[in-house]
Amino acid sequence: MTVAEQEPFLRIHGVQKQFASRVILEQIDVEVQRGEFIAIVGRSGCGKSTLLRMIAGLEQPSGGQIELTQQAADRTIPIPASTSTRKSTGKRGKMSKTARPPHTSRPNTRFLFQEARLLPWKTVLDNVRLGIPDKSVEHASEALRLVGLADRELEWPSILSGGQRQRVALARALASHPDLLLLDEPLGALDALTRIEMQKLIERLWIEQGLTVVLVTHDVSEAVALADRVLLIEEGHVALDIQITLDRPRERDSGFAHFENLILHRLLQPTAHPHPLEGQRPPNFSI
Ligand SMILES: Nc1ncnc2c1ncn2[C@@H]1O[C@H](COP(=O)(O)OP(=O)(O)OP(=O)(O)O)[C@@H](O)[C@H]1O
Repeated sequence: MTVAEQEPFLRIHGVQKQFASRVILEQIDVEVQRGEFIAIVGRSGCGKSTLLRMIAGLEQPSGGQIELTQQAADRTIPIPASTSTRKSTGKRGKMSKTARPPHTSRPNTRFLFQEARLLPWKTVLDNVRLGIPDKSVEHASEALRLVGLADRELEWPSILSGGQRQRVALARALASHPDLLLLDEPLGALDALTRIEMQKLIERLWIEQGLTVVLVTHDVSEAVALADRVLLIEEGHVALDIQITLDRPRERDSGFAHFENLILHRLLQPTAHPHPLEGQRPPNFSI
């Protein structure tokens, strides 16, 4: 079955959201394929987190529908065409199949926030075990190994750095083998270098674990570094939906700058004057 024939994994159709009489999102229509990495950008207060919370089911839309494919992911499915330019490590779907929970009626969805939200009275390992239905020590250890913290299992969250705490939160999310990972500015509080390291980690895990990811970020450069598609929300609508057709891992070259400028131009001048390069191919364009 080709990607074009596949049912979207996530369908957001005519979604509207208002708080009291204030309309935040007027009409959002987006389809996401299984395995895609989507980034959502937009001005502060445009409704990015609200949309993510609605996808997670933490908030109800005032109108429209959000549908997730009923059957949980089969990890053996091929990578969608939109991600085929990524340089895969060949280790996709690495966590053991026997470790996966049985198929459930709703895809397993995990949410990561800007703060790691760890329990300070539990060890790193026990925090990760909280994310697993059967609290398996083995699976928690495996998840910690994936994020590079195998040697910190018995430590307390308070002695970890901010980046390490986010790694633990990521391990806790991954330990239950999610189909869909929702990231709400998870790197927003980190310094620039740690942020880039975490971006690389998230990209690697996305490839290896066959995840579908929706990331909300203020950082256009982060969106271009990570996403297959960047959605820009403006005045309650998706004003831009751009396919980032750059090879992975992404170099911060002229092609990268092309996409960054395209998105920044629109963010800074929201009244829809198209960027002079909009629709043109970036210098190192590839399919
Ligand atoms: N529970 C709520 N009750 C009332 N208003 C809310 C509620 N949640 C969000 N809002 C409002 O909805 C708007 C969008 O909020 P949201 O957090 O989704 O924006 P955002 O784009 O994620 O912003 P930022 O980038 O600053 O995090 C804001 O004006 C916010 O005050």
